[in-house]
Amino acid sequence: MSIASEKTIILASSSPRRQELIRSLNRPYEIIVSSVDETTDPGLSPAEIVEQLSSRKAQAVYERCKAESRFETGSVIVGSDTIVVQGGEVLGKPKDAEDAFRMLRSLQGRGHQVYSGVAVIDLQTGVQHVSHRKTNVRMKPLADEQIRRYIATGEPMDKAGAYGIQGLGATIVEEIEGDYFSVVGLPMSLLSDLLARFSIAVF
Ligand SMILES: Cc1cn([C@H]2C[C@H](O)[C@@H](COP(=O)(O)OP(=O)(O)OP(=O)(O)O)O2)c(=O)[nH]c1=O
Repeated sequence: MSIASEKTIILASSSPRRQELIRSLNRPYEIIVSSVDETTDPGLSPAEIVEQLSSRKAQAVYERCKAESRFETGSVIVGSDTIVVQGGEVLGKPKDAEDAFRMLRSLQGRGHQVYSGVAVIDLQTGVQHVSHRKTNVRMKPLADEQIRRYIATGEPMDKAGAYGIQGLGATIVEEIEGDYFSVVGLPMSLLSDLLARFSIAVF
């Protein structure tokens, strides 16, 4: 149930990492998940992909709230999307263990970019602000056997690029330039900037 008058943040995400990060803001929030088609037009840049998908996720929940006649003043919906980009190839979540192996093999021993988008929609007016962050990450060189052992932990399977920097993946990341939380899946400093545009101060 909503705690409407307190400017609820409605997180449009099933991601446990995003849910945990929203919780860390210590303000009223709720989770509403809507499934959306995550295919995008070929030819879009990585920044356009994550902004479009973040917006699509937030928009789907916005439509659902409207259908339920929810228009609480000041409440906002937050959608986010994360992809990994390696040499022009976009890596989403691996389809299976072999896909995870292929991804980690291409990521090991070199640098890649992580793009995370954030879209914030005002529940009452439908006004939306969307943006993204790009973070550079360098992964250690890994032997095939190490990659297989990492995949066997199960950690890579629900994560873009088949690793989680916040988990055991921390041990295979050598260097990061940019927002750590953007790699985890929700760029918190960007989110606070977008919330500020809706007059929501996080502290
Ligand atoms: C690179 C990286 C990604 N990820 C995760 C964040 C996202 O949950 C996931 C990327 O997939 P997304 O499609 O962005 O998100 P999702 O399907 O998990 O959740 P939802 O669409 O409902 O919001 O990868 C990590 O947890 N750690 C990492 O280091």
